[in-house]
Amino acid sequence: MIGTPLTPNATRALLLGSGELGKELTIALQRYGVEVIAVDRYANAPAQQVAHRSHVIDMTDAVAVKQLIALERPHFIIPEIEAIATAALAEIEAEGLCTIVPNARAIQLTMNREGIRALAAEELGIATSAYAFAESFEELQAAVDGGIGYPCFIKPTMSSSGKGQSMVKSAEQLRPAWDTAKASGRVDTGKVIVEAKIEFDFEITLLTVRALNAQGEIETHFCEPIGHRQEQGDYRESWQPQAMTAAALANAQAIALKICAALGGLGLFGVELFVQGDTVWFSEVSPRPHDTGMVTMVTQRQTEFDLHARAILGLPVNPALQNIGASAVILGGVDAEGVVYAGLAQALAVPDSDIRLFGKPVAYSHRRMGVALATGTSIEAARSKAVQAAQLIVIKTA
Ligand SMILES: Nc1ncnc2c1ncn2[C@@H]1O[C@H](COP(=O)(O)OP(=O)(O)OP(=O)(O)O)[C@@H](O)[C@H]1O
Ligand SMILES: NCC(=O)N[C@@H]1O[C@H](COP(=O)([O-])[O-])[C@@H](O)[C@H]1O
Ligand SMILES: [Mg+2]
Repeated sequence: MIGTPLTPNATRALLLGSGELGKELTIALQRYGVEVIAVDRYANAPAQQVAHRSHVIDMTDAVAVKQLIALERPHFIIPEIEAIATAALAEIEAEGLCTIVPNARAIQLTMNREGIRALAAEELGIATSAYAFAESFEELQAAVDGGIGYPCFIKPTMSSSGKGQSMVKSAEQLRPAWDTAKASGRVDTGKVIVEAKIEFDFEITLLTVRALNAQGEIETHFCEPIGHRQEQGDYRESWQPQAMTAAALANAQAIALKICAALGGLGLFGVELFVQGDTVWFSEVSPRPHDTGMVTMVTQRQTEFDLHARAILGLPVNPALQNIGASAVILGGVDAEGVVYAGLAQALAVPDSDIRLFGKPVAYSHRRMGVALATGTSIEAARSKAVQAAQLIVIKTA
């Protein structure tokens, strides 16, 4: 353990996962007097650099997770990454001593693509792509030949940020996609999902907040839709607000309301949706701040991190948009430890821009190491400034 406790009476939150999203959430919680304990699979993760104290454990090891929780006795446990022993969280919740954010069932359902599909498509009847699960290459082949067809997406059931994901256009690409999904997810559950490709006009994240009102009742609030561009299953740019028809927005909000109500609890959810004309399909949902939502650090008075912190703590929320803005990610570009960043002055000279370097101790070519943010009088202007600023940051080996 590194660091010292704040006060014995402070509200304690324990983050399972301490990446860039956890770092901003840590700061937001600390501003409201919460003591934050940041946990991750490696040392000096971004949130650990700002938290009151930190631990390094294998978060997929149920025994290690339970031991740590017994030691720290947090009031809130906030899962931050899609690779956690979720069954341990259900046991801890059942003991009734702390709140899993938003609740253990929501974490279990959303951390595995099988759980959230069963809830959204099968139980709630929400439109999604056609899909199937496979435990062997033969099952995968049969699912594709039996109706999913090409092009399709093959993904590990437990992963995120595009890890282990491939788009397959023809039969000969299927075996390599199976191998990638088995080898490169955050966790190998033994299963993969195959999804038919949806031909969308654009995709959005609809940040949805379940928070208490003055009467103590749960109310659902929506941020303005966030548009984004993905490459290799990971986001590269996002912007807010994404223009869409009134009918599409109403459909998107109806889906988000339904899925978040079914998941339950208090907090912010990132509902990922595909849009074509007025038609909206559900893709997946994060029961926590979303990477594409980092744009809210320049677009909203209350960022997605503030909203999550406030909702969890039972404080008032306001999801209103303040500025048009965009974000553009800064990728590692190199595989190296102890990198240095050049070009900060040039990047910050781009008007209306800002930079967040996450401080990850190791860079990989496709690892997200930072994000450029910018506001503008139009989405085009904000995007162009954010992309320009991101490109001016150069990551070098020390
Ligand atoms: N069925 C699909 N049809 C069309 N595009 C898809 C489909 N599935 C995934 N994609 C594309 O790939 C992107 C990433 O997919 P998905 O969100 O499932 O991956 P992920 O690993 O969970 O990523 P993240 O954690 O960043 O959300 C989507 O945002 C979309 O651009
Ligand atoms: N799409 C989910 C997402 O963006 N999650 C964010 O990325 C971190 C992991 O980064 P790493 O893989 O570089 O360690 C997570 O801890 C979280 O902050
Ligand atoms: Mg996604």
